[in-house]
Amino acid sequence: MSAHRTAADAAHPTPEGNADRNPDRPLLTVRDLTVRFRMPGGRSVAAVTDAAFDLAPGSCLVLVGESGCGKSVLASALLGLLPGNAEATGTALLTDAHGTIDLLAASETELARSVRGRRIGLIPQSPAAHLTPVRTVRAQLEETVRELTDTPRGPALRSAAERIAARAAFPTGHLDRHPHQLSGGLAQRAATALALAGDAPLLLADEPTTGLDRDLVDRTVDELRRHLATTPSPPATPSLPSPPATNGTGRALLMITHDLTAAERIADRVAVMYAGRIVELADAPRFFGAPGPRHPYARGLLDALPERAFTPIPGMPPELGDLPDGCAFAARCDHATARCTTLPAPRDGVACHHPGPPETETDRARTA
Ligand SMILES: Nc1ncnc2c1ncn2[C@@H]1O[C@H](COP(=O)(O)OP(=O)(O)OP(=O)(O)O)[C@@H](O)[C@H]1O
Ligand code: NI
Repeated sequence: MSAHRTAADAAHPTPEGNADRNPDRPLLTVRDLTVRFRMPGGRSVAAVTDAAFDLAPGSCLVLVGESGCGKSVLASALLGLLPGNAEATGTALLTDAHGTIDLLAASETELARSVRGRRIGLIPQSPAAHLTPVRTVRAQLEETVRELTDTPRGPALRSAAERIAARAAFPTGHLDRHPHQLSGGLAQRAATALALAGDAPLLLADEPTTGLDRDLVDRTVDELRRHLATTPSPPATPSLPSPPATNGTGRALLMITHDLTAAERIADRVAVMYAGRIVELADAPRFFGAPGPRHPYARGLLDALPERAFTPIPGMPPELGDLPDGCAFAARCDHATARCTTLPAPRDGVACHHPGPPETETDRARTA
């Protein structure tokens, strides 16, 4: 057990059951994250159930899964941005230069004042909705940089805003446009620039490449990757105290995407969500390469890709308001057996009664 671990960690072992895999203390530790929406008539929608993962400094975890499986709700829960009819339980510990905070227990005041934008940057799923319609991109970017980094108004602020725009591949020539004058792709890049402005150690990116062509997808994910490789800069004003050194290389990225090609390009680890649960958590090289995914749903996602088998998964995901008691994928799974009427517990990062073959010696030893 590493010296960095806390009582909270000990009470919540990692989903892989191997607490010491990360040499650095995770920047984000999520355990038992569950979100329920209360609906009229006493019904409840099980949007996220028992999500658990770690995010190490300097690393990128990509969350994939079909539309409606709970990816955005998971991200919103971390930011305290769930609607009023939602209830989130579990823990989500963010540990950065400012200390440790449980995002699920923090007050709205604290989240608004010191977390959103400063400790967690968000690239939202609908960027147009997050841009102020009456102000130019330059004005919004300069204001955000000024607020979050204390850079005073003037040439320094102007060039800081332009540098960030360039990092998000937003053309300087378009900075004086208003949001309605932007294409979807440009609005996406403006939102990315705004999210980079606060230099937050944790970046949440919800579909950051929607509406971009392949070249720009590559540029955007490469920039996000570069963002991870650098340490957060010290405060811009020399009179302000510097935060204590962060662990590891500082930043981390949780990215949500439908684009598995982008995921493969950027991810260190992959979390596959199905019907509100993370059904597989794997290292990206072995997930996208050999031996490949172990959960039948995750295999189906990859097989559906045009450049792979191009075979869609038959059927539809279940209603989150009416989930079966057992494995939620069983109805679509051609390997399902009688055991699948019970809920599979996650084991070695896979929640399935009959996961694909383990390949490494370690795996074989573990499952023997
Ligand atoms: N305010 C709400 N009230 C009730 N249910 C909601 C609410 N917001 C989201 N949901 C439900 O939560 C589930 C998860 O939604 P979420 O937006 O997280 O999906 P997603 O995986 O991000 O999908 P997509 O890929 O389409 O963005 C959906 O079934 C959705 O209907
Ligand atoms: Ni979403």
